Amino acid sequence: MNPFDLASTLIATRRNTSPKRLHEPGPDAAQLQRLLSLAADAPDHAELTPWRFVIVPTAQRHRLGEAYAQALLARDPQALTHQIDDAREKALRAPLLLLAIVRLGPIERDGAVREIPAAERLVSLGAAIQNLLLGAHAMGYGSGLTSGQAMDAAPLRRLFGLQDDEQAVCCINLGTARTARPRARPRPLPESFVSVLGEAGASAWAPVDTAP
Ligand SMILES: Cc1cc2nc3c(=O)[nH]c(=O)nc-3n(C[C@H](O)[C@H](O)[C@H](O)COP(=O)(O)O)c2cc1C
Repeated sequence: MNPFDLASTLIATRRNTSPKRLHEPGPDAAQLQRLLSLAADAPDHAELTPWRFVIVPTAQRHRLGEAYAQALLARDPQALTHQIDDAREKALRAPLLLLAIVRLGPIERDGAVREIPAAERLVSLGAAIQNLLLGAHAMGYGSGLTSGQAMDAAPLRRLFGLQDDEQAVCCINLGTARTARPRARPRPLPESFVSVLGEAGASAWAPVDTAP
């Protein structure tokens, strides 16, 4: 297969898999290192590495579960026991789990503080995550991203020692998807998200500037 067809197949066949459907085995230590190297291949304006990943080993998952439970109780003190149990259980599902964190504050490089905008840093993290997901998919693993209000909650921030300028973005869950793959979701057509400057025919939500 030529490189474009190979890349297209890999990209088009990746699917988000719920952590409930991710079973053992997950990537081993050597495979994880290779996946993290792919994350490092992401574009990164000014080469700041404005993101990091924290692996949450099985023996530490109960601490993440507790942070989820505490975050739920902080925003809903009336939460029912089964809801709290569900929140805890979310941390226990996938064989491999990493938290993705972006750094939004000033970063010093070569004696100068680099003020790369937050949006660009998030683009870099998104690219790093996608590289990792595609690598895991190529290795035959399923993957799913999870986030939610707990990402920004004090118990989770404390657990991961987040600095004031850091934000937890999502968890990356990896494992073996044993049950049927989810159906392909319809993808947006390029004309729904692309327009040409100076031409009429705006995309669905961005009016085109047709001024000469
Ligand atoms: C930053 C981020 C956070 C996400 N968090 C969740 C989540 O909490 N729960 C969930 O079901 N899916 C989550 N997703 C996955 C999306 O639901 C999924 O990518 C989307 O449904 C499209 O499916 P696909 O990835 O198979 O194309 C997240 C995706 C991103 C990019």
